[in-house]
Amino acid sequence: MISYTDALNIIMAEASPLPHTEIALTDAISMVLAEDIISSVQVPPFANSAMDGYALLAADTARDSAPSPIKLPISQSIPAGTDLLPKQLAPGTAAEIMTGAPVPPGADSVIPVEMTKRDNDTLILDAPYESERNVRAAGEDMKPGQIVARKGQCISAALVPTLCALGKGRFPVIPRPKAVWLSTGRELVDDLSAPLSPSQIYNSSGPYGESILPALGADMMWRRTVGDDGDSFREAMRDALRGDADVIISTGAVSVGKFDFVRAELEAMGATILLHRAKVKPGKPILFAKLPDGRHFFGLPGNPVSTAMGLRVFVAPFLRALSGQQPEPMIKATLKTTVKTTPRLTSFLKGNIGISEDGRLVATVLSGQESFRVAPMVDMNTWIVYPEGTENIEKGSLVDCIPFTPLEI
Ligand SMILES: Nc1nc2c(c(=O)[nH]1)N[C@H]1C(S)=C(S)[C@@H](COP(=O)(O)OP(=O)(O)OC[C@H]3O[C@@H](n4cnc5c(N)ncnc54)[C@H](O)[C@@H]3O)O[C@H]1N2
Ligand code: MOO
Repeated sequence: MISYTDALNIIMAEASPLPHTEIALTDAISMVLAEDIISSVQVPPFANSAMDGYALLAADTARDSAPSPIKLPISQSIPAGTDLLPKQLAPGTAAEIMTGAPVPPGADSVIPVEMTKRDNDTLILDAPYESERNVRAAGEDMKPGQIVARKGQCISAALVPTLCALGKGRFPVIPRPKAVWLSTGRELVDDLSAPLSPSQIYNSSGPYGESILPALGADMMWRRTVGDDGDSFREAMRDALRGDADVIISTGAVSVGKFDFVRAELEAMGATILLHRAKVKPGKPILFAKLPDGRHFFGLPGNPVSTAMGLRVFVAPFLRALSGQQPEPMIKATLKTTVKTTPRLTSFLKGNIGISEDGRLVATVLSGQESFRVAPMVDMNTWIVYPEGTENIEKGSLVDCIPFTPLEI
């Protein structure tokens, strides 16, 4: 059996970014930039006032050149959004100006209205005022030629003000990968209000996949529960392949049981099995295949925690690469208690990261690690990674953590 790292490498070697498309900003949230965004303009586009007040030339208020109190005739009033270019400020005068309005040529400072007095059309100052105050220079925020956002960056609300300020309404983006999800298992019941017959259980992994997949960077097109027979699996596969899903994910039927048909069905349809089983716990029977048309298939093991682990540890990095993003870095946290595990394989433990009194990340391994036990997932916000070869990890050591969903940092 191959190691976790080798298994991940096999998967990542198959992942290349999906073709990009041009899309409107409002539709581009959560998609990934396919190119650097370079400013072609300056922002702000013109020098403008940061305050409601009066634009003036500070030198006109200097003590040696001005009587006390200082009186400046108000020569113009400049609102934000004015159609007219402000007139040159005549020496010895001031211009009434609003926040965001263009600063007139000849002025070098804006004094806030609350620091002034006014007598009809005369501005009265008790003291000289400094130059270069409250003027936002043209291009102070962004300059032409400046890279403002990078290829591979996920478009979040944080980018929106910048992209709007540049007047960029459309972008080349890599669309979010699309997935189809097939739950195998004759014992599964989808209707959560239906009573269970003996040996039935509710399908928990299908709804789990549907709820977490968007946070892992993909959209679920549809999902179906297909029982334990090849016929309904084949029919679901045909439906999936007729659509434009980028990846098909199944759960269950990848181990060695009598009804574990996924591998055989894939082989019968001409798929190449690239990976089946890895030295990981949970999730050991993980399967990854390339379908005849070049699309990819993940067979996640059926135990619900194994499904969750396979999705986060193997599928999520693949989806991330399909959308043109860089691999996520692992997070390190200090382990709170010594925990033993098996050195034969890499363990992914249900864990919780908290913040210590001195602000450090501390990791706790939760009790109830068996792969059928979903209740501990309620307290879980991370997978704690114990690499193959590790006998135990002592309290106080740093451990690798894979947060439950990727952190946008
Ligand atoms: N003889 C062996 N038996 C098993 C081995 C092994 O190496 N030798 N490996 C075990 C491991 S590890 C895992 S993980 C499971 C994976 O098996 P399958 O992928 O074939 O999954 P199933 O048998 O279909 O289901 C396993 C388990 O999970 C429950 N299940 C399945 N789907 C769902 C769902 N959508 N929601 C909730 N629960 C689900 C199912 O009822 C089973 O209890 O194999 C071990 N066996
Ligand atoms: O490896 Mo299985 O995925 O432990 O339950």
